[in-house]
Amino acid sequence: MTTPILAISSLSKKYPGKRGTTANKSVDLTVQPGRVVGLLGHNGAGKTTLVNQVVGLLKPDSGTIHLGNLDAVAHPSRARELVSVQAQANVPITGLKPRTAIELVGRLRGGEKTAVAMRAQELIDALDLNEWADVPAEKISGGIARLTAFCMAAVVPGKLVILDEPTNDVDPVRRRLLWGVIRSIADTGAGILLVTHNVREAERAVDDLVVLDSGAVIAAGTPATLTAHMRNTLQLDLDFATPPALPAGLGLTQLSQTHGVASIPTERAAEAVAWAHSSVGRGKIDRFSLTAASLEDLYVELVGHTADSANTPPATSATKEAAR
Ligand SMILES: Nc1ncnc2c1ncn2[C@@H]1O[C@H](COP(=O)(O)OP(=O)(O)OP(=O)(O)O)[C@@H](O)[C@H]1O
Repeated sequence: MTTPILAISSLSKKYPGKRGTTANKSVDLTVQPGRVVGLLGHNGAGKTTLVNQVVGLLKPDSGTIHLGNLDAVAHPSRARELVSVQAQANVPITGLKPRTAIELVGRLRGGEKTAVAMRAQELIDALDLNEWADVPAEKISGGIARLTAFCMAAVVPGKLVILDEPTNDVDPVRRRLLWGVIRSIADTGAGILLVTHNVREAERAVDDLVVLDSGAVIAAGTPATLTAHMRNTLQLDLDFATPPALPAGLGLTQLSQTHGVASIPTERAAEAVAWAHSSVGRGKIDRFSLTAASLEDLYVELVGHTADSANTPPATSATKEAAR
């Protein structure tokens, strides 16, 4: 059996203090070579805490972290050599140009000068950044700064590459290019841990998913296995001024003041469409769409179930309200 690039077992971490949060609760997570693993969870779910323990910035209370055969908890500085990280906040590169910043990190990570320059150019080409590569950092947009930060993590990638919301602020065309580059890094045998709360994006980009909620893993598997039980379910999306009453037996999960979803068994699809169509006509809802159930629906289902937990996010509170 292949040794995982990252193997986390029973990892727990509580922040100190009287009311300190238990940010990770007995978390298990594995990243195999060549796989893109999505770590999904709402704000405060415990994702950053987990990443900080992998790179030795925080010490776990209990549990183990192995990078290949290395005990990352016992050897944090060696662990950092094996991992490259694109953090949630961009490292400031004021005074530099994107290319210089990318090459600088490549050299700091031990890359040879010519090889680093070639790899930097490869990334710049792949992400369509030539126009911005030699412009002072003060003049680049948020999206270009985000892509530059990605290139800094990818120029001499570790065996594990951790990307925290890499597509934030990036335009849709370059997002696609970015997913291509991420996949090509995995294809060289590296493992990718993609931290995100963008469920739709995760569904398209990852091989495996781990869903964290209030510090604990509430689901893990491939997007296909996680959504397999929803094959006979459709998703009714609704926009409204006031939450409508659905036909008997159907429940609305309210995602915002004016938007909600309902799971519809396939055999009730025609009835649901007729109801929605007539509701638009009567001004009860503004708009509707009926689509196949997705990972996003599963996520709402999972997180909705834990609405009573201590770290209840705003969307979950709304979910609970709507379910009443
Ligand atoms: N330094 C800290 N001291 C005390 N509590 C903290 C600290 N950092 C995080 N927390 C708490 O731990 C929990 C998990 O936070 P964490 O930052 O790991 O979540 P996250 O999933 O990364 O969230 P986000 O998506 O917003 O970055 C939250 O309840 C947070 O308030």
